[in-house]
Amino acid sequence: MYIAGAWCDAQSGGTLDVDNPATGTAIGTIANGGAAETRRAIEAAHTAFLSFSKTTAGERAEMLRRLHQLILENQEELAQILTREQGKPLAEARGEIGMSAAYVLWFAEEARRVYGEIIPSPWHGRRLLATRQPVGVVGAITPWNFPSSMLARKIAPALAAGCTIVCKPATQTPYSGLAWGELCARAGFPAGVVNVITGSAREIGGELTSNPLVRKITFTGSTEVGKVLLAQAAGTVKKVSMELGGNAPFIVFDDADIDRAVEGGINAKFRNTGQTCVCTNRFYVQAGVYDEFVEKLSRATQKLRVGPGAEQGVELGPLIDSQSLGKVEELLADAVGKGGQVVTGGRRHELGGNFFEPTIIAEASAAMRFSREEIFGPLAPVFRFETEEEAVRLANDTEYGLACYFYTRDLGRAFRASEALDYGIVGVNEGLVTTEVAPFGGVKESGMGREGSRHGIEDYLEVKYVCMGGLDASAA
Ligand SMILES: NC(=O)c1ccc[n+]([C@@H]2O[C@H](COP(=O)([O-])OP(=O)(O)OC[C@H]3O[C@@H](n4cnc5c(N)ncnc54)[C@H](O)[C@@H]3O)[C@@H](O)[C@H]2O)c1
Ligand SMILES: O=C[C@H](O)CS(=O)(=O)O
Repeated sequence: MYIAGAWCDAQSGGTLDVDNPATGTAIGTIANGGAAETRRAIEAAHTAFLSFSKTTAGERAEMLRRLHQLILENQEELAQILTREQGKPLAEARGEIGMSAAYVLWFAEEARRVYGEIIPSPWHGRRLLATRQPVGVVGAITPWNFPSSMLARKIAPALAAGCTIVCKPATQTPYSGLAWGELCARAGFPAGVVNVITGSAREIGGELTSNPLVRKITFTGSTEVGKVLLAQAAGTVKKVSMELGGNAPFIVFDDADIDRAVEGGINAKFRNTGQTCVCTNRFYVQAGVYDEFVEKLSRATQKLRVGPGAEQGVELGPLIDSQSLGKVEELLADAVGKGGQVVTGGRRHELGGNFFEPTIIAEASAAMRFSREEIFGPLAPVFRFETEEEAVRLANDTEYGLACYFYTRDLGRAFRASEALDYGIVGVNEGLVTTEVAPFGGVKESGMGREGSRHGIEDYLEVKYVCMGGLDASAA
């Protein structure tokens, strides 16, 4: 763990194994920390905040620029670490590290644009100011599927705003997060500004959400855990940002460019082996083009190369663990048992372990579990619909609201559907939409708050109203 500018073990000396999901073999161990180590990190972050919050925007921007440069200088090594602990293909890992660097550069620039306001006073002799100040100590908890870029989306705006932070990476993928501790130290962030804790999620999360020195919790992960953390944070009324689960619909209207929709569908479904929060969970295809789309999507799916992420040219790595593989098999069996038809794939890959064949299921129906449950794997259900109204109704019939996609060449339909679909992110004729310059986040049970864009720093700031009185001459 990285606490107060120093590397340390758990007080108990306990450790946890970290496995390579492609081989199932241990790649190392991490300290099995808990509440005591978290408390120490929070106290270090609180002490550091007293001085770091008084740095200038320019000084913070300069440290973030150095961090950006360090990430790029170490991109290959960071990508290798990521692939080894998470399993994704190296090309995707390099892309994730590049995206992490992009978030850091973006917030290096945003640091200088935290403006306040002077408000026209309703009284003589007074001046009204609205200033924006850093929230304070931030607790950040991140998932295993994007262990670097999910951290970047929190660390970068927090530091840009002048906050200090205690991070808990996922237990399955801790090394990418620990590398951030090292790089932040090299970038010149003072001891205590960035702290990285590993170990018992429940204990660490319990301390982060209840310790009064922590002013904000930012979480990326499942909706189920997000609800636990929201409830725990309520006890001390912390600010919260929640980036939670998804159930993305991908709608193909009969006027769509089908080949473009297939390309977008492959990207939106199978990136990170289907383990992204914005992955397509439900394909809805209008009846007139259903057979053509299924046939073309299946042909493109069969071309995907499955294998260990470290191998050149691999496009689909393993699932993160055997539990995830089991969930995919459960959802598949449920669908087949209710009339779903396997068009391609449908079984464990010949490589064995956590590898699964990319799978297309036709004749999917609302009775099947994956119409409501996040698949988080390389399983693509294809539903049929008749009308635009029906497609929007079906797409919105979920408690989630993170990302959705649709393909059409009708401009009126593009505006109607993008306004009617109840999601935080809408891809129109595009299956890959994430960028640091745009607001990322969901509605309903997909969370609250936005990351990236000019909005992403707002969650790390408090607006303060200052009424400056006694300014008229008579007061002199
Ligand atoms: N909206 C987004 O931006 C976004 C991005 C990535 C992943 N996700 C979601 O995350 C999920 C997959 O990631 P995951 O399996 O790591 O999610 P998860 O919720 O199981 O774990 C996320 C993080 O929370 C920690 N955690 C688990 N239980 C905890 C507890 N009781 N107290 C404190 N911390 C706890 C984990 O150790 C991990 O660090 C999917 O639902 C996916 O949709 C959302
Ligand atoms: O899994 C969720 C990530 O936010 C995916 S993305 O890389 O940001 O699109």
